[in-house]
Amino acid sequence: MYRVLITDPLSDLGIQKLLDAKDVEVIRKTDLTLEELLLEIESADALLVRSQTKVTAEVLEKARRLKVIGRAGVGVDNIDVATATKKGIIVVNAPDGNTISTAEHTFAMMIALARNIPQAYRSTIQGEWKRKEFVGIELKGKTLSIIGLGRIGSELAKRAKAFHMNVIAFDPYLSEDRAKKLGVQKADFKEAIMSGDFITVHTPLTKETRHLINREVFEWMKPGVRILNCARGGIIDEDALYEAIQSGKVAGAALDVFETEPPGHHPLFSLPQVIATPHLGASTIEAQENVAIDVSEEVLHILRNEPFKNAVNLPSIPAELQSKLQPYQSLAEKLGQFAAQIVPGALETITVTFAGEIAEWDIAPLTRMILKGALSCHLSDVNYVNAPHLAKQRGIQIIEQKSSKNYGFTQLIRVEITTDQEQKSVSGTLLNGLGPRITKINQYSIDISPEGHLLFIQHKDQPGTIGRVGTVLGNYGINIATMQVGRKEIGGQAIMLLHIDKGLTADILHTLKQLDGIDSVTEIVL
Ligand SMILES: NC(=O)C1=CN([C@@H]2O[C@H](COP(=O)(O)OP(=O)(O)OC[C@H]3O[C@@H](n4cnc5c(N)ncnc54)[C@H](O)[C@@H]3O)[C@@H](O)[C@H]2O)C=CC1
Ligand SMILES: O=C(O)CCC(=O)C(=O)O
Repeated sequence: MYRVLITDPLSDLGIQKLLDAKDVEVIRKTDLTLEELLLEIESADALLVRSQTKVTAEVLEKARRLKVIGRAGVGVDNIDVATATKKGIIVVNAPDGNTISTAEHTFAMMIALARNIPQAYRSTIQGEWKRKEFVGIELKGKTLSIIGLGRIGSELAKRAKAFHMNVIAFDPYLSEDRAKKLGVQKADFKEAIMSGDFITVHTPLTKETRHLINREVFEWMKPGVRILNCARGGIIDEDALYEAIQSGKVAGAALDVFETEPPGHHPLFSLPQVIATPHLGASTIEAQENVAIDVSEEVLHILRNEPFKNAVNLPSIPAELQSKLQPYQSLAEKLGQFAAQIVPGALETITVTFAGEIAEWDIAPLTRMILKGALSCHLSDVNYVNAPHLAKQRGIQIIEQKSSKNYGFTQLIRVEITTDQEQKSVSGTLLNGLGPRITKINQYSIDISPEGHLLFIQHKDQPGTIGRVGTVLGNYGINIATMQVGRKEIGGQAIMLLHIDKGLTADILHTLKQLDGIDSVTEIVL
């Protein structure tokens, strides 16, 4: 039974799939103190949050079983993703479900800002009738500068176009083609800042975007500019904004997000030009249902080891590529496991080579599987998420290469491991109807399925060796299921690879190693 802990308010309808799942126990506890959260997280397999719960390194340290953190929304800045990655915990978000709501909220804020609606409302219900004081401006013909033309920025652009605004955008990843399709003028950052009657930010909060809108940038702006932030507090330097409003440079600001949330009695609130909402961008019935459904489904997939798509700490793989790579994943992991077990010593370099049709694809996910397989023979708690991090931490070099050489198979994966003691390689392929096969160990051709208990023996090619090995195993009651031998030349070095029905004791291994002509004996478990 998977224990799914939900610590922020999520839509009931949205989490229905989790509630209905027979293999899931849902624990809903909101407004937890840190101590309570530290206690609850210990036994959770999954954690579902919005933005209130702070999933810090301290919280993650306590998590013993946690496989996945689901963020019902976009921004994951309340989650220590780096620590989660190190611990092999997948972080998933729901990037699409609240796009429209947030774009609509930003648009509502822009109109409210243009027409002084919150200020006029407050005055009117106090019995005043100040029609002259609240004269606004039209959106038509004004320039809207969008900083960050992703999902929300793009939806906002469409709405602004419908209101006959000129839309100009800065986004380092915006292509000319996409800008054209959206009817948006692509600009550099300074140009976008200098042109806007309204400037709105829709980037994530990162090292690069922290205080992106700062004192110097306010200097570049048109006098009377109006500023919006419905993305993340911190993208705009709040002190600089305060000064720019006071100096008259900025005519108004609409803020949904703040550097510290809740912001309490923020100095900006003393300025009549500032309107604010309490991080409401995604707060609609529709968005909350959407994100809760999306994240619940993702969490269920991950808990059940099924394919998922929105991991923040894993490269995203297009569905088409995923289905092509899927049959190779097990082969890749087994080759990594196999190679790591036949080479003694500390891992230094893992070189993976892909040949044939497979070499035309993005094979990074397979390299990750090979790494996971290889490292899991040496380290505990290795998974697909943390394998590259663990390799880097230990100074293991990963070389990934594609080869056009013909190895005699439609496709081939070769894993070569170098340790501080020696180097060995293992190659494998997928054979129609037979699944994963190991086709070569070092220079020896072989054909065996990588599964179960295997015995890898390096020996001299001389009469009687196979018989002696069989006799020892027989004496100890070990059944041999299949056997493969390989040699380069008569009387030279040779290898033996046996499928055996159960594992060997140290005693049996010792006896085998003492046999005449045997160089090494390694038990491999796949
Ligand atoms: N107020 C609220 O309730 C909500 C806020 N958000 C926030 O809105 C923001 C945008 O969300 P989405 O559009 O879904 O994200 P997205 O990932 O689709 O778009 C972000 C865009 O910012 C661009 N970008 C990154 N660094 C940049 C830089 N230095 N300068 C200019 N552009 C840059 C990226 O290329 C990308 O196109 C995020 O911060 C998210 O957390 C999202 C949903 C609700
Ligand atoms: O959960 C929320 O309402 C906040 C949404 C948000 O800020 C996001 O998705 O990034």
